[in-house]
Amino acid sequence: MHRLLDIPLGSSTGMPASRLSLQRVRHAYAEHLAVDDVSLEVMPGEVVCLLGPSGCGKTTLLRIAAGLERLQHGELRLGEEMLDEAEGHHVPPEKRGVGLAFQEAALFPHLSVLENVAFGLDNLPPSRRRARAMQWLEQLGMAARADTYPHMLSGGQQQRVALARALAPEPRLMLLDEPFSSLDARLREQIRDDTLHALKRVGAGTLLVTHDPEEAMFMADRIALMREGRVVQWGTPYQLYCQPQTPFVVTFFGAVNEWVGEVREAKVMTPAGVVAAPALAEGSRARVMVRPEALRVTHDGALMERPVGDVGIFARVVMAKLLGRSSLLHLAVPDEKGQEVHWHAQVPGVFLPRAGQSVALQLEPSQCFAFPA
Ligand SMILES: Nc1ncnc2c1ncn2[C@@H]1O[C@H](COP(=O)(O)OP(=O)(O)OP(=O)(O)O)[C@@H](O)[C@H]1O
Repeated sequence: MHRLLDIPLGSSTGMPASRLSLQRVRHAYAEHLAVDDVSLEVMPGEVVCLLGPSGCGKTTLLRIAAGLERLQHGELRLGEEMLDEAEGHHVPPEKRGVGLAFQEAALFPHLSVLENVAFGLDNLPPSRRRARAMQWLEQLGMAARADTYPHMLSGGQQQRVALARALAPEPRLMLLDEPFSSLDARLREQIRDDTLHALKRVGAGTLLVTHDPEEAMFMADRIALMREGRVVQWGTPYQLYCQPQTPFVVTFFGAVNEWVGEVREAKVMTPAGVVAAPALAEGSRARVMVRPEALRVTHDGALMERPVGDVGIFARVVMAKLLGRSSLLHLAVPDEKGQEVHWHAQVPGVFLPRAGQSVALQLEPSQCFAFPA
C-alpha cells in the first residue's frame, strides 16, 4: 500500500528551489565525445528524465550537473548562480545544495540506516533531525530497519535508504541515476510512485536518468531523449510518444509494424489501411510505422455495423497471446499483391480470437507515422 505521509514542507538546505540550466555542454573522455552540445533546463518542481540507450551520455550529464565531472565546454547554472564554467568558476558538489542518488547506493557503511538519512540534516536541531529522517524512512518503507547497518540490507533496500537520504534535506534540485534499478518489478512501481509524490511535495526540480521509456513516461514532466551524446527530441511524454520527429524516437518506445510505400495525395496505402503523410512529397517513398495499438481489431461480424462505403480490411489470426492488461495478436495481413505480411496488434483487455480466424482491421491514425524512406 502507498504511504503518503504529511512531511512538513520547507527545505532544510534553506535554499529555494531553482531552475537548472545546462547550455551547450560538451564532454569528452580522451578522444571519445560522450556529450555533444546539449542544452536543457529543469524548472522548479519539474521532473525531467534523461532517457536513452546504454552509453548515450546520460550519466555523464548528470555527473556534470552534480559537479562530479568538471565542465569542459558550456555553462551550468542553478537559478542565478553559476555552478560551473569551462576552465572557470566551479562550485564543488557539496556546496551545490543538490540531492544525489545513484545506481549503486553508496551509503556510509559505519553509520546506521537512520544516521545515514539524518547525515545531511545538520541544519536542523537534533530532535527534529531524527524525526525527519524517520519520516522519510517510513515514506520509503524502511522505518523498521532504522537501526541496522547498510551491509545487512539487500541492494534494493540500500537503494531505498539512499533515496530517503537524498530526499530528506528537501534539496533545491534532485539528481537521480537509475534509482529504481535494483528493485523488483512490484516494489519498483510502488517506490516510483512514492518518490514521484515526494518530489512533487518537496517542489525541487529533478533530473532523473533512466533507459526505461515506461519509467520516463511515468515520472517525467519532460523527457530529453538522447542518442550518441545528443538530445534527439525534447518535450513532454505526449510530444515524444504522439509526435515523434524521427523513426528512432518511435522505436525507442517499443516495436512497431513497418511498411514502405509511395506517397499519393499525401497518403500511403499500407496492408492495414491508409496512413496520412502530409509532410512528404508526392510520389516519394515513405517509411510508415504503425504502433501495435494503432490496429483496431474486431471480429468480422462487427463489420455489419459499419457505414456503407467503409471498405473492410481483413487479416488472419496466426496466434493470440494474453499479456495481462492487453492481448497481443499475430496477424497475417494481405498486401496489395495478395502476399501476407506479419503484423502485430495490441488490444486492451482479454481478446483472444482463435488461430485461423478472420478479423477486421481499422487504423487509429494518431499512432501511425510516416517518414521519408
Ligand atoms: N570515466 C570514463 N572514462 C572513459 N569513458 C567513459 C567514462 N565514463 C563514461 N565513458 C563513456 O562515455 C559514454 C557515455 O557514458 P555514460 O555513462 O554517460 O552513458 P549512459 O547513457 O549513462 O550509459 P548507461 O545507461 O549504460 O549507464 C560511453 O561510451 C562510455 O563508455
